[in-house]
Amino acid sequence: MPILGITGGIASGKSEFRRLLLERIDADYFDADACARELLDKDPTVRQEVLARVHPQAYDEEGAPNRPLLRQLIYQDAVRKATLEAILHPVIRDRWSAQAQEPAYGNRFFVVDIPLLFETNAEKLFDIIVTVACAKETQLERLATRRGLDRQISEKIIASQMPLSLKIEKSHHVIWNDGALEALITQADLFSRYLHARHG
Ligand SMILES: CC(C)(COP(=O)(O)OP(=O)(O)OC[C@H]1O[C@@H](n2cnc3c(N)ncnc32)[C@H](O)[C@@H]1O)[C@@H](O)C(=O)NCCC(=O)NCCS
Ligand SMILES: Nc1ncnc2c1ncn2[C@@H]1O[C@H](COP(=O)(O)OP(=O)(O)OP(=O)(O)O)[C@@H](O)[C@H]1O
Repeated sequence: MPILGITGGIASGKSEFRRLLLERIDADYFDADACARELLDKDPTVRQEVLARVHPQAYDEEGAPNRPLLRQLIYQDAVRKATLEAILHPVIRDRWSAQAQEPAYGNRFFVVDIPLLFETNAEKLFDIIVTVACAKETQLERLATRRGLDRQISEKIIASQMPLSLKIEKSHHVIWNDGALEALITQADLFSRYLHARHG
């Protein structure tokens, strides 16, 4: 069954759409953000590499990653950003590619929620690519109210990602998530019906 990638800018609603879609289709899924988080939290090799190559204070005394510091560092320094990505992205890709090949997924959809799908040149690995999109002001507003991020860092994160117009151009489908949750639910309904009709 097809491998379906869900991508989009920060706070566009990828996870919300994935959750709604998974209630409507028979699929398993992989969450690239969750995988990155798990690797940073628990993987000893990643920890060692991040401390040596990204920043010596990247972890606190209890061994927990200092995410606000890492966020500040990578979005103001492209070299550090590339270094952190070089440590994490190959492991993340290996993990979801291996999971997608497991026989249990033979006749189901495999959904990958991956914010940097295009930035990591992963499009050839997907059968269907969906971009979840919204206005930049909506991203900024969600980041401020739900994540407590100030406008300056939010702007930097958005600027570091591929422009939305390009993501839309490269996608098979676009979900516009700028309105009420009901509008997203309606789109999840429609899209799941399309998937059933097209792929059984
Ligand atoms: C720098 C970190 C610690 C900041 O953590 P924070 O809790 O603020 O963000 P979180 O991980 O929840 O990501 C939220 C969103 O930020 C955006 N984002 C994350 N990493 C990146 C990146 N390298 N480049 C551009 N945008 C990114 C994505 O839209 C993502 O959905 C974290 O984002 C991280 O480890 N990033 C590197 C790993 C990565 O590239 N992850 C993306 C998925 S593969
Ligand atoms: N249509 C909507 N109406 C109201 N709130 C929404 C809507 N869509 C998403 N949200 C909320 O906005 C926030 C961001 O959504 P979500 O976590 O799904 O985005 P994301 O693209 O996965 O984010 P990230 O890039 O940070 O991983 C969440 O708190 C979510 O509940």
